[in-house]
Amino acid sequence: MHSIKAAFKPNAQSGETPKQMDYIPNLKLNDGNEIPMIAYGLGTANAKRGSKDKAGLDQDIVKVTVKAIKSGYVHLDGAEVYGNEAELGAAVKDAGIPRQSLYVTTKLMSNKQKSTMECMDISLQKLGLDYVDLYLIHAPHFADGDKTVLQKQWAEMEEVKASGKAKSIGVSNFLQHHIEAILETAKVLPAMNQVEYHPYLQHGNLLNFHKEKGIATSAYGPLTAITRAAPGPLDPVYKKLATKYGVSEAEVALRWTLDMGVVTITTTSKEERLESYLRNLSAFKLTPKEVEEIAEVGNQKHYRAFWTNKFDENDRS
Ligand SMILES: NC(=O)C1=CN([C@@H]2O[C@H](COP(=O)(O)OP(=O)(O)OC[C@H]3O[C@@H](n4cnc5c(N)ncnc54)[C@H](O)[C@@H]3O)[C@@H](O)[C@H]2O)C=CC1
Ligand SMILES: O=CCc1c[nH]c2ccccc12
Repeated sequence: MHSIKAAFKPNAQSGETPKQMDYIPNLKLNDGNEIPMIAYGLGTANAKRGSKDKAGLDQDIVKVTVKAIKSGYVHLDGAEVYGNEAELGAAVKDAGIPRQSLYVTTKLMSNKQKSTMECMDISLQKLGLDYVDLYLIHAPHFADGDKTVLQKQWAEMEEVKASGKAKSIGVSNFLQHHIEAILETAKVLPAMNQVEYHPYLQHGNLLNFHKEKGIATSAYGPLTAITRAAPGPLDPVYKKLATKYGVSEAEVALRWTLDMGVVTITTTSKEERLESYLRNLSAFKLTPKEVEEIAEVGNQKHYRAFWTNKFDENDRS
């Protein structure tokens, strides 16, 4: 299996190139495929903004994504609903990195008018690719609590995997009961559940459940405690650890999700942050005690940034 690792540019100040991703190894999924632990997201800061060129592309998104790829982000997290799969595909081409060295995720917004295979084909056409590495059901809410609808949707995902158009398949925003519903009839285990995950939203037993079933977790919104939910009880802890390791508080937050064994999806349009994240995240690791401290202090506050109208406000799972 081709191993995908982030490639580093030399540090602009020191000229040193980190030797390897010692602290950010790839994660092996339950289907045998490997996934890079850090992803660059095209879904929040980069969702379609509007100004398009003659070819219908938002060149700002293409450029920032090319920058991310050239900085070493090989895992790109997109979705049909972000409206920028064409920009993601253009960036993959413009970056000039071999396709097999990149890891591309996209997500299905379930659609009663089209089959999942048709949705996959449309996404692939927009991306200009003949396969994605990971295809996720974006959210379970379309099923309106009907488990047979979820099961049928999962069976269609299995067909996409069997076709080779998606190397791995998984889900996003699923709670334990949604996963249990599809496992009743699944032939293929979901490889991944992508959820909002940060110290203020640790989802009770969900990650242990994933572990028991062999399902990997990925985190979106990993900076939420610093960006959207500040001020909060973690502020002094992040500050202390940022000083100890000589990194930013955001890097402590990203290191925490990585140290929890969770694939971490972040985004920024600032080139210096993009590079600093990869450089610094590969150069330090939190101690188990520090990981625990962040988890414990984080549990003092509950905050959900995304899909707030779809989840019960008091539900921490
Ligand atoms: N499956 C799903 O339902 C969802 C998936 N996602 C995916 O996850 C990706 C990342 O999600 P986010 O919540 O945006 O990630 P995040 O928690 O890493 O936040 C990124 C935001 O924080 C800002 N930021 C970055 N570094 C910062 C710093 N050092 N200080 C202050 N602000 C900083 C950025 O400008 C950006 O707007 C999305 O682009 C998308 O691909 C996001 C939301 C939902
Ligand atoms: O996936 C993240 C949240 C989300 C759901 N729909 C959209 C549309 C555009 C950007 C982000 C999102």
